[in-house]
Amino acid sequence: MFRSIYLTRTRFSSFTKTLISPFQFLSSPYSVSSEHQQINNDNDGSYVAIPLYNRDPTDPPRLFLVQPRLKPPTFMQAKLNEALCLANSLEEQRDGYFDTDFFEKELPPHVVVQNPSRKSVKTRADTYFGPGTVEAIKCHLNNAESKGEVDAIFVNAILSGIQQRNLEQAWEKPVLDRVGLIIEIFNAHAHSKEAKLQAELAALMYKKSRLVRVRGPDGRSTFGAAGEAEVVSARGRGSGGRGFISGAGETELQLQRRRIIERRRQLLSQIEEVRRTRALQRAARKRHGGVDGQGLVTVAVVGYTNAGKSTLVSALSESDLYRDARLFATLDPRLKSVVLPSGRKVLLSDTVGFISDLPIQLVDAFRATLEEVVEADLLVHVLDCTAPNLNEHRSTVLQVLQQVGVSQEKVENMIEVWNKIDYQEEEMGDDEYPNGGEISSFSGEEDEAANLSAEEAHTASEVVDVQSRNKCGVNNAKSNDNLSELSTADVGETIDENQGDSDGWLLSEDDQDNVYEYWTTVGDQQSKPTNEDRMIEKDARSQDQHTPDVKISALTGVGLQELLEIIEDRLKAQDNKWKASNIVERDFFNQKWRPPRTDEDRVAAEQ
Ligand SMILES: Nc1nc2c(ncn2[C@@H]2O[C@H](COP(=O)(O)OP(=O)(O)OP(=O)(O)O)[C@@H](O)[C@H]2O)c(=O)[nH]1
Ligand SMILES: [Mg+2]
Repeated sequence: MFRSIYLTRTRFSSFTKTLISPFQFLSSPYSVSSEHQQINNDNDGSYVAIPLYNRDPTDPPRLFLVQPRLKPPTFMQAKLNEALCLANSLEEQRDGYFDTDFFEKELPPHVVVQNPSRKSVKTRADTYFGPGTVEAIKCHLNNAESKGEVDAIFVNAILSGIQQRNLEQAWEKPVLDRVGLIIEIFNAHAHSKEAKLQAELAALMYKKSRLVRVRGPDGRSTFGAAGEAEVVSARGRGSGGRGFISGAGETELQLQRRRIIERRRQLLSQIEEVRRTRALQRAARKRHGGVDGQGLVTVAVVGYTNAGKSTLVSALSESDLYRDARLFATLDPRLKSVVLPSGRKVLLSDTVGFISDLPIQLVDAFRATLEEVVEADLLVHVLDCTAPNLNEHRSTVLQVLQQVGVSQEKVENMIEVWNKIDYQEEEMGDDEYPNGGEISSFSGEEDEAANLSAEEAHTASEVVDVQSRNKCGVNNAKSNDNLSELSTADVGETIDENQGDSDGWLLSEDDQDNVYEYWTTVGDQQSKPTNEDRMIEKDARSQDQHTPDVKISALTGVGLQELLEIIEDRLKAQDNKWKASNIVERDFFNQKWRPPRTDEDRVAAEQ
């Protein structure tokens, strides 16, 4: 059924070799506080640390996912699926491959909670979620932990440094937000030197924004949750500063900031080198690559992560690029030559996939790689047509293209390809999934609540309130206070969401048909839709109205010939346009300059 679509993919074999970045301390966005206790000073002044979670490639970290609620349900499911995929994608590559089959991995435990970034509720500056939600999550976390170790918590939202640190303190586990996890994945999947450099730069930029000072247990202002001493080096002492400053030394915060800035400078100069080499290679290709002195044209394949770019490039070029259902399987651009129907040879470039909610700094870190896209002669945009939030994927890709500086003309000329049309839901048995396609449930209460109607939700919320108290064994006064503060709405939201959204990977086909009805009935009963909700709904409705240039299956080969013909036509049209503009320019510029004739010259010529 439909619920199976988004995560069922063909899988590939796996191999091994450990990749350990010499700057793992800097490349891991996990909180600095715990890490900095593990830092060792290396000979060359760089820092090597034992990362927080187990970096054994055969034993990836176990994450607990916290998903803030979104509307409508299809969008929510798509985001939840993506988050589960992200959580399961964090795994070290060995020899450029992964050890385990993605679909053999168990789904991470997770909980859907009230979304504080929605207009009706306020995001808290200190903990992002309200105190009730924080406490409720802790209960679920304890429950999940009792069934197996949890290494860290992944909140599928963007948190500030302070929020992250406070949540770490509340939950007593490292917390990763969406950007942090994506960077972890970049680091784990980076294979080439170029990818490693860029992934590390992304981590540094993220980390710089996470350097926060917190109030220690004794009320002192300290750096890090464990209350480390603030002044850690004598640098700055007597270095020309005046009065108090001259003797203040360097605080941990300043020290970390300085290290990050120094390392960033080093990385930028190395990346600049990569950019220069790439630019030279591109120029050489343009000059000599083609036949009859014609430059070799590059066609860049772009798209949301997991859309099937590598599978498509492999199929068209009859090569074997690495493809995988893990998100960000490709971080290095790869060029493969393809022969078009007319016999003309072009280069196809496979590159890193995009994802929503990625800050511009992270896109910036991958600028060297993305230059292949900016400099390409033509773009092919691959979309996974089974993604329920296809429109969001499209707009994310367009936004990133704009951010990296692709011209409007190129975007307008881009070929839109809908991939994975082979997908036949009937062919996909639930037994291909862990838990038979059901989202793993770690709490009986949710299951009970899931069977309740919307009207019963209020009562159910109280049931869970009591049960979560019992289960968590919360008996100190402070926690009890928190739980009473925990508004019924907070817990109720958790239940409602489980009721509506958590019973499968995606809604069934019938649910899909009824989604708009659901939206205007159940949704209205729960809360009035905001403008944002209406826009998402409109977006979902207009999804079917958008027509691609071609529908294909990179896996079975359907539509590939048609795609090659479209590429050929677009390139021809571009060539003609270029020639036309060139002729006009040449006529204008090639006219030889002659001195204007004087009257005497004319008379002499006539005689
Ligand atoms: N059913 C089906 N699956 C496909 C098709 N194309 C790709 N896939 C699967 O989709 C998953 C992702 O494919 P990739 O080619 O790695 O996707 P990508 O866009 O390169 O992903 P990243 O490199 O991670 O951004 C793989 O498991 C593929 O087997 C298709 O046409 N049909
Ligand atoms: Mg790829």
